[in-house]
Amino acid sequence: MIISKDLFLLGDQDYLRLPKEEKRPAAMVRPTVVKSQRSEVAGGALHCPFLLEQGEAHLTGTRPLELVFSGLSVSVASRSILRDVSGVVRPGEMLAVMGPSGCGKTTLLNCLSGRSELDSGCIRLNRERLTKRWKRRICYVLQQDIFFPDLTLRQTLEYAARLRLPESMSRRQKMLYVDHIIDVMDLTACQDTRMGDYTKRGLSGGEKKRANIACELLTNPALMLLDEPTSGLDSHSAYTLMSSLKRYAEKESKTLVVTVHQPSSQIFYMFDKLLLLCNGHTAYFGDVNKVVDFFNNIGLTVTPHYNPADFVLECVKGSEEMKQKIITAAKSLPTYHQEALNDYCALPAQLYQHQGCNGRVPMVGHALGHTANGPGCDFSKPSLWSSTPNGTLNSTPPLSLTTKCVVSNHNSHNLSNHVYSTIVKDEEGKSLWLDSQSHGSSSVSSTTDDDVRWQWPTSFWTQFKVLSSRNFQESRPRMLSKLYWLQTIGLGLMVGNVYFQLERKEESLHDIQSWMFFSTNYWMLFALFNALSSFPAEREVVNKERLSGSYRLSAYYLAKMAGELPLTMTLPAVYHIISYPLFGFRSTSVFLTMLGFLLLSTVVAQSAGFFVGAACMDLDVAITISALYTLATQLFGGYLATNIPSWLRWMRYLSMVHYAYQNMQIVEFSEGERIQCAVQSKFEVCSNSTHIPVSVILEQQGATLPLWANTLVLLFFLVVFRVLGYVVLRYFRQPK
Ligand SMILES: Nc1ncnc2c1ncn2[C@@H]1O[C@H](COP(=O)(O)OP(=O)(O)OP(=O)(O)O)[C@@H](O)[C@H]1O
Repeated sequence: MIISKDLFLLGDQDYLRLPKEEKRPAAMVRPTVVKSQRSEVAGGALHCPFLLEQGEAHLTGTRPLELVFSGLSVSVASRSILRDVSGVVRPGEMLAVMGPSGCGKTTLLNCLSGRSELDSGCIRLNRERLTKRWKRRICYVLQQDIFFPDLTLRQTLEYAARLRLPESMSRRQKMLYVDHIIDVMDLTACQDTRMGDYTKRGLSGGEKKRANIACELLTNPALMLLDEPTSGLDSHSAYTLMSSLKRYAEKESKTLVVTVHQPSSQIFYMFDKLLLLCNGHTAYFGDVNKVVDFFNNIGLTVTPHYNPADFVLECVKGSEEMKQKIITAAKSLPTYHQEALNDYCALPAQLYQHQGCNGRVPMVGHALGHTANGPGCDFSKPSLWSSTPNGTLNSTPPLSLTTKCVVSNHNSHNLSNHVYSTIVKDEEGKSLWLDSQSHGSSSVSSTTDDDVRWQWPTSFWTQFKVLSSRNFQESRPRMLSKLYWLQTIGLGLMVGNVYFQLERKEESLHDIQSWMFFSTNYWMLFALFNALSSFPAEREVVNKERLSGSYRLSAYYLAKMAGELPLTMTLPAVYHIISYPLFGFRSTSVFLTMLGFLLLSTVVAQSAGFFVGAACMDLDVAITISALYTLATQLFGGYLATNIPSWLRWMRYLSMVHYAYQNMQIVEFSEGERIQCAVQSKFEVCSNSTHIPVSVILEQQGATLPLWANTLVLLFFLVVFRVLGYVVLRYFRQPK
């Protein structure tokens, strides 16, 4: 089996270093490649590049994207951050966004990714409005590298691939793809290193940065927004990374917007366009090669051999007078066609109808580079934007959209019948994917604005399985740390010895109850407080993944419950196994039933922790609320306070500890030897009996419900808290 050099998103370019054969395990051999027959039109027709039938719209995954933004204005807390910023980036182009710190670069990327609200202005992607489904298909590499710290780089990428690559790819194919991305991003040496964070050392800053980009490259997006991808990299790494991105953009017709702080002149001239920001205003937009001329024209001359990037940054950091001069000059730039941009934004979202494409969805096959327009499509009519040699915008068709054509089988909607692209096949002849098709998070319709037709990359069941496994792997070091093991074993031994082999008599009753109350209460508190930090700790990662449309929240939520369940139960089970026999082993059935109820109470308390943790953004607030609630539940649990004033007695019905503790007593006292009365007994029943019935012991603590009813109430708590946790995440903690 052979992996084609065309197989992966980075294509057959010189920057692609295929994984060496010898490095691969025997199973990972290369699938053979079947080049699409460009002229294969049997039963079909030669179409214009952009012709796809309605039912084929899902193939538009990574059709090249022309990004247009016009008059973007944003303010935060009545402070203007962006003021009337406009620009155009076409497929194959890389736009640099530069400016002094705080000038609004990240804010602009947030707007372009749909994560920030606009005060005014418009953003169009191939003339369509930036809707929710677009947002999920834009790849946004954040400035911060947000990962699960305990997963290794390879695990991180593998989980991302299993979640974000389409179901039609087998797991083996996805793993091959991960191999390749690791190789291309030069991450092989550190693939088994954990990601790490500020508390645990892991990948270096530069490696993390590349890992961040690698995660996003997995989905082969058409539009990439990268926020300072070179920060923290040495000059050589920065150059290598940027040249890879540049070639990726060019060869794959990707649209890239990159914010950079102080690029070297080599990197600076890799960009096609520059958007220079100054206090949120446009200080320059246009061809990067023309920026020095622009400054020359307003009397600001760059010294020979001076890095032009440094020069322009210094200019926009100059005096207020100089800034005003630059901003005013930028408004009269030939590239700054505000009116035309406004026209563009005012156009309806129907695609290319004016060009004679009958409203069909545009599609570009990068691999062919066909120049012929197919029948039924007339591209002689002008589009609004294209490049002129001097980098200005004018009214000719965008080059990239006119020079590429798709040959597709008109008679079929079957994906494999489209020959617009290289099709990679493995040795069994099954298609891996079309290399110009997005592997990304969605396959969606194109022309409509409704998000209803959004489809997830993988099924609910796949998401659940992958997320459960990831959650288990990621939570295990946290939930089963060495410290916790030590604590549990130590506590089990200590408690077992304190309450060692208690006799079944009235004098020991208080101690027997103490053991039960302590054991139940301790593990409930442990689970609740551990769960508090569970959502806040992974909120950033999950928000990032939710925004990119990787999976359903419901799949994540259920997987979290399932993935953490064995971990939640392990330590209480170990404690019980150690302490119960020391305390006094009655019978195997009592031992197991008590263990079952101990675990149930622990999981119920964990649900409360999940809910409070999800509801409170601030961990301090969550801890305070939980402390108050758990102290109250202990007080009303039936052990600490037995003479509760009648007007407060109802509170015990809200106490989870109450039901859990009562169940433990029912199980413990119902089997085996009964509790013997003391000589001077405080129980009335002992005046004519030698033993105390279980019901009397329970009544003394205000317990009236039978075992099944207590269990039902505990299950009720479990369901209510878990549903409330989901509702909070779904409706009140939506990522923005
Ligand atoms: N949520 C917010 N509330 C208040 N001010 C904000 C908020 N977000 C951004 N700002 C302000 O907006 C300005 C632009 O921020 P932004 O992060 O876009 O700058 P930047 O150009 O990316 O800076 P840097 O290069 O330092 O990352 C800053 O002055 C910042 O303080």
